[in-house]
Amino acid sequence: MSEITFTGVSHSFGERVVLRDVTLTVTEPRVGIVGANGSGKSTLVRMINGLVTPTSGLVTVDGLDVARHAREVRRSVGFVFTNPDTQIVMPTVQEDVAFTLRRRGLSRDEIAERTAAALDRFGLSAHAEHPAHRLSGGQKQLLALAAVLVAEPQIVIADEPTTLLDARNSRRIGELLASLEQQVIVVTHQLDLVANFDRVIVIEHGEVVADGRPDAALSAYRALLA
Ligand SMILES: Nc1ncnc2c1ncn2[C@@H]1O[C@H](COP(=O)(O)OP(=O)(O)OP(=O)(O)O)[C@@H](O)[C@H]1O
Repeated sequence: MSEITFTGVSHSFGERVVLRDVTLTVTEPRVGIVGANGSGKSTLVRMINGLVTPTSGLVTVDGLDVARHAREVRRSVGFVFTNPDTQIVMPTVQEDVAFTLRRRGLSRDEIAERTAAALDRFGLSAHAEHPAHRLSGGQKQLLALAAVLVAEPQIVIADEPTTLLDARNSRRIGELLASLEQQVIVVTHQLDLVANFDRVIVIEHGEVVADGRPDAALSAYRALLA
């Protein structure tokens, strides 16, 4: 697994302080991040692949300073956005999944093979030729995951990956995330999704307020919400 570190990380958007002096070392295979709306979860995980650069402090992935080596870090960190429309870049479902691989210079045959396997894995094979933007919200979320996972990143970050999914697909994504070989970091409001993870971090007003095994951390979070 990779080692992700946050050292004295703070972040402000204008006057608004969103993260305050966060220090964490993450090495576990499955890490959940929970917290109230606006607590700073997305901002925190976006720092892992350089989508947000901290106002102060340092974020590293396997020793690389993300702020200085964002391109290199992004090759090993796959990021699945909450809103799949943000990351659909190609006209058809198949082309969208193949896009990441084409940028990596793989052969046509290999791209076709890996794309077909990814579509199959996510139940999207029947939609391969369909316009990606016409998929349902849930199908788009599955497509976003397929397009990230097809590149086999070392770390998968998913920011609320089940928001648009029905109960069946939500369970399916939960099982899939749990079964991946990769290190997985999930931001979610669906607490059962991270209940069997190795570690859960609770963020409140930009600070880590609980951090540990899911049962203890989720109890602390439920107490905060009550
Ligand atoms: N690009 C931005 N510009 C200005 N403010 C922002 C920006 N991104 C986030 N914020 C603000 O920072 C705060 C934290 O946002 P963030 O998205 O990190 O929270 P979150 O815990 O992921 O919330 P949610 O559970 O609602 O998705 C919020 O008040 C949000 O409005």
